[in-house]
Amino acid sequence: AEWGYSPTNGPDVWARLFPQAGGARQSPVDICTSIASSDSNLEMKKLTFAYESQSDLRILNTGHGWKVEAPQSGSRLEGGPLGEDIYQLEQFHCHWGETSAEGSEHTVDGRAYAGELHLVHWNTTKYQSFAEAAQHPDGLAVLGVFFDVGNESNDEIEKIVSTLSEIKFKGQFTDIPDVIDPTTFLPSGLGYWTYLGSLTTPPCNECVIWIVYKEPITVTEEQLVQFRCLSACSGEAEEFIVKNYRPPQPLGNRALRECNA
Ligand SMILES: NS(=O)(=O)c1ccc(CCNC(=O)Nc2ccc(Cl)cc2)cc1
Ligand SMILES: [Zn+2]
Repeated sequence: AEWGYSPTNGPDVWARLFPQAGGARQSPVDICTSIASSDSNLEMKKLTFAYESQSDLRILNTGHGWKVEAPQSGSRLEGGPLGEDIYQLEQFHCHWGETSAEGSEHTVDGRAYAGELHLVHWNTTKYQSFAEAAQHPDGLAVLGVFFDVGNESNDEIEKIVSTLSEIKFKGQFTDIPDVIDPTTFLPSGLGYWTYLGSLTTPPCNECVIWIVYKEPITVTEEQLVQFRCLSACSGEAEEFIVKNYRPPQPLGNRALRECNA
């Protein structure tokens, strides 16, 4: 049975098919700002990224949303909570909801944003592949960026939106002709929260160091509407991907740290 986001195959039943989904370090979580401990040595080891601009990146419809594959070389992330290891950009995608009142995976003091972008990186210092890294507690680092709805459309997101008509159905892919610079997805304020968690979709491996930026970026309602026109099926039958976010999971006794860059 294929997992998804409907009542019969959604987050509430994932643990039946994917045991890790019921674990103690699951993501996303509600970020309770009052318990976030500001950690001075995070400030010491500033989070640094070196993102290259790339053209002809491949975007595909995964059936759960769109995903842009990043080339093996190039974009890297290090510092902050990542210790001495270097993490390389593997892909990015985003999550959204049926309306703009919901859609983010992480919430902040119970508040959901209209969506959330995930820049997915893997630890190339310790592991030989993304798949191998996803089997280890420090294997992945995902940057989360919240979407707020506003009047200015986000030019970088528009480059993604302009390709969606070509990947309407699950399994379809195309190359994005424009040059994409992942740095442009990041907010101007670089303060973030960080904690140890998991993939937010099955198999929900507990392998992610999460870094969630405090400041949202702005997208338009029209851009979100375009996301919801993607089909979860490979053809004829049309079942739109109207939502693809997992609700917050228990933080348990995990530390939630913040860094005000
Ligand atoms: N939501 S995450 O960053 O924790 C996450 C990162 C990587 C994986 C493994 C590869 N699978 C994947 O990328 N699946 C996917 C793609 C697009 C959307 Cl919209 C939803 C799910 C799963 C979850
Ligand atoms: Zn994601």
